[in-house]
Amino acid sequence: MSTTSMMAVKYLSEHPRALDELRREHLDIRKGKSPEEAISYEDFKSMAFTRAVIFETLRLATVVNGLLRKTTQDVEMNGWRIYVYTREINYDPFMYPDPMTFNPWRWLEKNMESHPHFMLFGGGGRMCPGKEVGTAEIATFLHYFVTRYRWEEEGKNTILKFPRVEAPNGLHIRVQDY
Ligand code: HEM
Repeated sequence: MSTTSMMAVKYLSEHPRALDELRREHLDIRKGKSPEEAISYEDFKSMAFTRAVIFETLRLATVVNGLLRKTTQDVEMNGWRIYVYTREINYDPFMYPDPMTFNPWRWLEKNMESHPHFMLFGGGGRMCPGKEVGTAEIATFLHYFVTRYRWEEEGKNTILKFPRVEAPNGLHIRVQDY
């Protein structure tokens, strides 16, 4: 959750158009509320673009390196035993054209969330039961962050993608009132 929130902040600062659209979604939600009024579950459900930003962040910078599954039978091709590394599915150009580009709009075009290749939260009977609560927590963080603050990255931040996503020295940002 913390890594995904951090990476969303990172991607948003690198993609101002996405940040503008996300901020607009949250400022629209605030329009109907008094300054200290909390957001509701209904508000969360209305955050289509925010959901897209979170999934796109998870796709490019997932902390889930693989899913532990055992096949009922070994599969061999040309003498090779096949191991499916689920993280790589996130970069499959068939599923995600121009896969290395941060493009949250791709999630709005068709319902990829119900596609069998969508494995950001696993799949089947053992799929992550925290999917919605986790998404809601990140969306809530983004709501208050983008409606109250603007920020810029400070210095050169190192982000490692492999073997797992992390910022060894943290993501340093300078925050100001919006
Ligand atoms: C960005 C947030 C999260 C991501 C990307 C994530 C991802 C995953 C993945 C990939 C699995 C393995 C599923 C499988 O084997 O098919 C999993 C399992 C699980 N997750 Fe999450 N998760 C997140 C947040 C949460 C939260 C917030 C909770 C609890 C409040 C949670 C609770 C669990 C539990 C209990 C399992 C084990 C399910 C089982 O084996 O039946 N997760 N998660």
